[in-house]
Amino acid sequence: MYGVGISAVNGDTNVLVNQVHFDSRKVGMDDAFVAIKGLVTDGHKYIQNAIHQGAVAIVCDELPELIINGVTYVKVSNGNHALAIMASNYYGVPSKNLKLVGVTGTNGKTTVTSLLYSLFKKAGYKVGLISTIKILVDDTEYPTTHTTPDALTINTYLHKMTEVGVEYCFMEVSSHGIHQKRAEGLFFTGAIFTNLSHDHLDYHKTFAAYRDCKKELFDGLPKSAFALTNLDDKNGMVMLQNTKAKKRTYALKSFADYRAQILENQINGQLLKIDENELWSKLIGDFNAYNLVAIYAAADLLGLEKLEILRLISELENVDGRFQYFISKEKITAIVDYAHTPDALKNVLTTINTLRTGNENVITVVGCGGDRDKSKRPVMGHIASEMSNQVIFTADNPRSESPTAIIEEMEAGVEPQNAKKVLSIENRRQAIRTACKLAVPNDIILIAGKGHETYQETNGLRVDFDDYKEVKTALKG
Ligand SMILES: CC(=O)N[C@H]1[C@@H](OP(=O)(O)OP(=O)(O)OC[C@H]2O[C@@H](n3ccc(=O)[nH]c3=O)[C@H](O)[C@@H]2O)O[C@H](CO)[C@@H](O)[C@@H]1O[C@H](C)C(=O)N[C@@H](C)C(=O)N[C@H](CCC(=O)O)C(=O)O
Ligand SMILES: Nc1ncnc2c1ncn2[C@@H]1O[C@H](COP(=O)(O)OP(=O)(O)OP(=O)(O)O)[C@@H](O)[C@H]1O
Ligand SMILES: N[C@H](CCC[C@H](N)C(=O)O)C(=O)O
Ligand SMILES: [Mg+2]
Repeated sequence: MYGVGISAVNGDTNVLVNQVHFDSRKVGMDDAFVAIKGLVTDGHKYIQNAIHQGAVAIVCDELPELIINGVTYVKVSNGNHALAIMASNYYGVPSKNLKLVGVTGTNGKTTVTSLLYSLFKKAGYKVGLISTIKILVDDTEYPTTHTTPDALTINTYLHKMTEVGVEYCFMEVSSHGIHQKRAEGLFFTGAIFTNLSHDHLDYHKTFAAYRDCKKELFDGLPKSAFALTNLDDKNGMVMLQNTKAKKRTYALKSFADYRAQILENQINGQLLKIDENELWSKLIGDFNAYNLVAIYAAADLLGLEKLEILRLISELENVDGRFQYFISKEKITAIVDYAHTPDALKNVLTTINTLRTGNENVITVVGCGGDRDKSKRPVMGHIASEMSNQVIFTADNPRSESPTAIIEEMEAGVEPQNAKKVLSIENRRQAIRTACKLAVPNDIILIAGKGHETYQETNGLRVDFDDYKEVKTALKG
């Protein structure tokens, strides 16, 4: 219980516990149960259930009225904080035994962490990855449900990594993760900020609260760590305001410690100048130039040799579902991209529009997720219709909401002059097929929002669905 912040104890303080849990349904004999106040329910309601299943220690914000003899009750100021510290202690503080780098920001976390994983693998190291797409313990892959998993899951995998000799781990740190203290108590060697734009205001309520939440990752860094930020982002320097860590910056436009310049942009890659050296990357778009210079800077700060980093960057491939494209026999280009925020959608469409050489059409298929920030919907509707020649609004994981209602909220953002460009087809498969039927040679189809996802979630039910496979099949047909 070292470092959890105990305010009262009732019972034997020397109790030995088997495992730590925060879900009463998983508790077994001699386990500890941490009660957490959630958004839907309150873990304190399940203390009796946990004891019934064998819990011998209860960690809670408020001691229950009913105290059972032989059970140790520990009162703490915050259950989420206690869970994070206990999870780390339980596994022997694994984050101290590898170099852990956290990446935060609205967009680019999966791209930056996955590319850093690949780069360090290519450099010959054993590497770990905790990302939206998957968890990797060197070469072994595990599925994941969250961008930043709960503290127990994080520490379980960090422990597995240290057991097989992983030296570097790259981890996405989401704002939900920070707010719910999932990454607290971890020893970071460095942290990277990508950018900040509109997302998750349903959860954080204000943009300032969302920004300050991301900043906490940097506030908590030790002096020995590096804090790497995007100087071109309006909030880049805000992240570094109160950090003790070594401050470093990267940019395309501003005068930063690490600078990149785009010399040429094509569908199959871009020519960049980083630190006075030219390099060709298969990843395109300004946003990827930012991701690549961030990776270059992080690899340098972690001690790799500069020319070696540049050589390895030029070998990196697109991350699954991020600007994943193919060109059909009829010369129609289909791009699948995980753009699910207004900024990402704008960036991807800007990049696509810079690739146009003549009067080819850009046809966009896009939806917005259910049970997520509703205020993104009209904005994304506006961007898609303004920046494409034809748009099809469709469903993207409606979850518990009505897909028709979500689409109507997207339509509300369409300016009258763009209304004729818009079609709404709820069924995503039909929407993709329609886009493929509308396309003529040289046209570009963008399918945005789901990227690597292999399902469509409606009312708690996940049905297999893969944008890339769908568009490949439709264009073959
Ligand atoms: C909104 C949100 O983040 N919710 C997370 C939160 O759930 P919650 O607060 O609703 O929990 P709750 O259901 O009220 O339960 C409270 C406590 O009671 C316990 N309980 C509950 C029932 C029971 O019988 N016994 C019991 O002990 C629960 O285990 C929990 O500890 O805590 C849970 C446990 O850690 C998370 O799984 C859950 O993520 C949900 C599923 C989710 O969808 N989260 C998304 C929004 C999310 O976190 N996304 C970010 C990425 C965002 C991005 O950057 O794009 C991510 O990092 O993945
Ligand atoms: N540096 C960047 N700046 C702006 N947009 C980006 C950047 N990198 C990627 N994108 C866009 O955002 C989309 C999502 O990228 P990525 O999956 O890397 O972000 P993320 O931060 O991991 O998202 P999530 O919050 O869902 O985990 C990409 O498909 C692309 O359209
Ligand atoms: N990490 C993001 C992913 C959104 C992806 C989109 N396809 C959706 O399901 O809304 C979130 O949970 O808000
Ligand atoms: Mg991600």
